[in-house]
Amino acid sequence: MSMSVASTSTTWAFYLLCAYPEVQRKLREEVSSIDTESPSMDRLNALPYLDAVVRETLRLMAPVTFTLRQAIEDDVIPLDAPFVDSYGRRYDSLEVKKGQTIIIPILAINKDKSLWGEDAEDFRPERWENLPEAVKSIPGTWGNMMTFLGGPHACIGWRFTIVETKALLFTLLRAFEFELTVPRENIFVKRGFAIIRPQLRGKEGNELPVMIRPVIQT
Ligand code: HEM
Repeated sequence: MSMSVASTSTTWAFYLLCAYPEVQRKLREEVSSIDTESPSMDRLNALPYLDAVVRETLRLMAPVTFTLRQAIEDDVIPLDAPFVDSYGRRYDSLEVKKGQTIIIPILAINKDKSLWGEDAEDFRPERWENLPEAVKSIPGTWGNMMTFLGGPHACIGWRFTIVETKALLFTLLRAFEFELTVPRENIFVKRGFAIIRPQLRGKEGNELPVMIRPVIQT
């Protein structure tokens, strides 16, 4: 599953780069400014816009959208702020009973407006230059987000996936331009059990039709 999750996140990166051509242009400019076709991992990781695009993609299109845990004992979870349930009852902490299933809503946390601001649903790599204070308390293992979860059972493949995605974007954007061949509205986010993939309206299966042109050096 992990490799298919990694390929899904790269697919979403291309979807977003097609949907936001100005981001694609800016990223191509950055990756084309490097004087080698095979940069080291450190050099890749030092490219600020590439880093911001990968972070923003993995925030907005976290391929694993939620996960589950089961409480092994009764507990009380402290809350940052009280909440009111649908019956109007107010809670200052959350009581958990042994055996209860807890849903961890990864994507919802990644897009929560109370944490990320009113533009939380927008693809805006520039947000990573100046993060809101509130997101710094998100207990994710990487990048102030829950995409790779947190704690002792967080994803062990996150460093690999990030540098792999960066290497793919680096190589492909230097050589090619990408454009969607269908209107963006025709592509929707299809939710499997926990993984989101692109699908075309009126069609079965997963698809992201893209026109690829070689970059013409002037
Ligand atoms: C974008 C790509 C990836 C995403 C978004 C992702 C996300 C996640 C998430 C959310 C979990 C926690 C699942 C849970 O416990 O309910 C997880 C666990 C795990 N991931 Fe990934 N993953 C990715 C790629 C990879 C890769 C490439 C590898 C291996 C090379 C990998 C190996 C693992 C392993 C072994 C676990 C289980 C860790 C444990 O239970 O202790 N992942 N991943």
